[in-house]
Amino acid sequence: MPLPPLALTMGEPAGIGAEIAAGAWAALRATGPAFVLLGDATRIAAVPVARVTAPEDAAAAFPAALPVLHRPLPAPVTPGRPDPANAPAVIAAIEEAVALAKAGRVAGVVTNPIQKATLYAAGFRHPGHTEYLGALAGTPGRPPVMMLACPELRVVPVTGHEPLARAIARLTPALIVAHALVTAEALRRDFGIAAPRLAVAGLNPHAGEDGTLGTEDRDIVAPAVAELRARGIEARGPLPPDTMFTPLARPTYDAAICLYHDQALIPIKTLDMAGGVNVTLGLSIVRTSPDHGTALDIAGQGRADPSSLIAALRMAAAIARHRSLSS
Ligand SMILES: NC(=O)C1=CN([C@@H]2O[C@H](COP(=O)(O)OP(=O)(O)OC[C@H]3O[C@@H](n4cnc5c(N)ncnc54)[C@H](O)[C@@H]3O)[C@@H](O)[C@H]2O)C=CC1
Ligand SMILES: NCC(=O)COP(=O)(O)O
Repeated sequence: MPLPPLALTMGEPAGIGAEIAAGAWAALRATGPAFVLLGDATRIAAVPVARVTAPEDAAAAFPAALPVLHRPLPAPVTPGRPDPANAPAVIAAIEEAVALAKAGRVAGVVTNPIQKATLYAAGFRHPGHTEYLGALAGTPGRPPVMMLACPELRVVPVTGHEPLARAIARLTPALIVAHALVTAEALRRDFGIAAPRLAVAGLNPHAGEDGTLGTEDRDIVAPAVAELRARGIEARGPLPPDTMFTPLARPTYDAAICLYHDQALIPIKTLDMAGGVNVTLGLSIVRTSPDHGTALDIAGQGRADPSSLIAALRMAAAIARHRSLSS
């Protein structure tokens, strides 16, 4: 059975979402995967648009035009200048895409980047997509887990969009174990890795140097690794964070469990910003996104690179195919 199309959300209208959607369509129109954009059709320039009324019409339209479920914006858009008046439409597109995925009418959700501060200003109460999607389509008892993946590396931050001091204060063995278990299960289910190998990062320089450079590695990370091993997961750590991402170290694990946002995202974005994909693990639906943000500084200039969005669309289709074959 062919998969239904993917749903691509509009993201921040003042960012590069519409440009990279057009670029992704141009790159994928002949090969797929097909996708339908939930957004304002008038924002798409330079490529033909097919306004469709249902995702079921997207596959037939896709080779000739970018299919759009037209969702007009309430306020005019100035590239590079987000307007909180458009925030409800941005959020509604995410909700609609999730509803379509839950109903099996799209194979998965791919999100264009949102301007988080603009949504917060409009009353959005979630740190980002990851937590919001956890609320909309999560699995009871399991956290939604952010993973960034490129061909050479997968990283999972255990804490996310919060001040670093608070993130460190929140670290517990249970939090690390919960994220690692969701990761291991997703690597098996969605990526076909039968026995995932996890590398758990330390927090302090040299992973604490036997407790002389900080006690968190000994008191928080090591017990988490021990529990994972007791549960049959091939986990190692705490590993010194400065050497675990080297070319020699990367092939020794399938995912790096990292303790905070930048510990995870700096290595992967440095390695492969264009090929990196953000995927949410632990959801009932498939969700990916480009690894980058709204790029307000170049919005509307025709300079945005669609590569990461293309990789996100391909990865979402691959995961959906994997799930459909194993169900
Ligand atoms: N999944 C999501 O919704 C994400 C949203 N964001 C949000 O994006 C906003 C801006 O974040 P920043 O830290 O400035 O990161 P950013 O990724 O938007 O921009 C960083 C730099 O990379 C460049 N860049 C990013 N994507 C590019 C592309 N496709 N082609 C060419 N150049 C590109 C930008 O022009 C900028 O110079 C924030 O509100 C942040 O919360 C950030 C990451 C993911
Ligand atoms: N820095 C990664 C990022 O912002 C992704 O967040 P999310 O909106 O996908 O939760």
